[in-house]
Amino acid sequence: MGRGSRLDIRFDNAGVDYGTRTALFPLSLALRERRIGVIGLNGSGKTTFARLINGLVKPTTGRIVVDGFDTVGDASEVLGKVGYIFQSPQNQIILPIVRDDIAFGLKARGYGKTQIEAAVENILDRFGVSHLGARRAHELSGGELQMAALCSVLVTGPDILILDEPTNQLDLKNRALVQKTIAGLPEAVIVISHDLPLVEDFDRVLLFDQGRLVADAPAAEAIALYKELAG
Ligand SMILES: Nc1ncnc2c1ncn2[C@@H]1O[C@H](COP(=O)(O)OP(=O)(O)OP(=O)(O)O)[C@@H](O)[C@H]1O
Repeated sequence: MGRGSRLDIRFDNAGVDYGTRTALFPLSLALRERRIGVIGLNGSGKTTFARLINGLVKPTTGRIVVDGFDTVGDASEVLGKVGYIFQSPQNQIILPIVRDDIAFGLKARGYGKTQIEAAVENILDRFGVSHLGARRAHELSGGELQMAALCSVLVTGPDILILDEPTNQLDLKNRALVQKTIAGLPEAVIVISHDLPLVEDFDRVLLFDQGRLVADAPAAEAIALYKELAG
């Protein structure tokens, strides 16, 4: 699987409570589009929704199935299929040097040295960031860090990539770079964002409000509803 494959994610009456607080009211839907946006006000449940997909958050009711694998019962299969880039990518870079960090996930999967070296150089080259390979991750700019995180996550060949606010705190130039990079990805992509232009040409956009999915529509329609809701 990996590059260019299609996603098949099903929410079956899946919801999340934290004690007495409902972060996500139960919802059922199937996601098959290649570009899906997730929008809504702060605290509306977007990250909770996205983390259900890679099993990082477990549903308190219902289930989520990714390509036939249950996110709870088949957690390791799901983790292999769903790549996730967190809101602050510096927190997911584990090793100090970019090239080593990219290699880390492959080492953990038991690949040999030569294979790993080739895969790391390939992915750096794929995103035009070979010059970042020898850099220290903590010295990178926000945009460079997003690119390094993309390499570390995509090198393992997930079918689906989830990006949580990938343009947060980026300047216009890096924002454009990240947008262009996302547009060029053969992988299926789910993007959570407050940056509405980033998702405006997506196939489908989900709008959350106070833990409820309130719109599931083509981008223009969902964005218009969001503006109404926020205004
Ligand atoms: N681990 C947790 N424990 C308790 N409450 C939580 C936890 N994680 C999230 N919540 C609550 O669930 C609700 C939804 O949070 P979530 O992070 O999904 O929202 P969001 O739409 O991604 O917000 P933002 O745009 O601010 O990132 C919020 O009220 C939040 O406080």
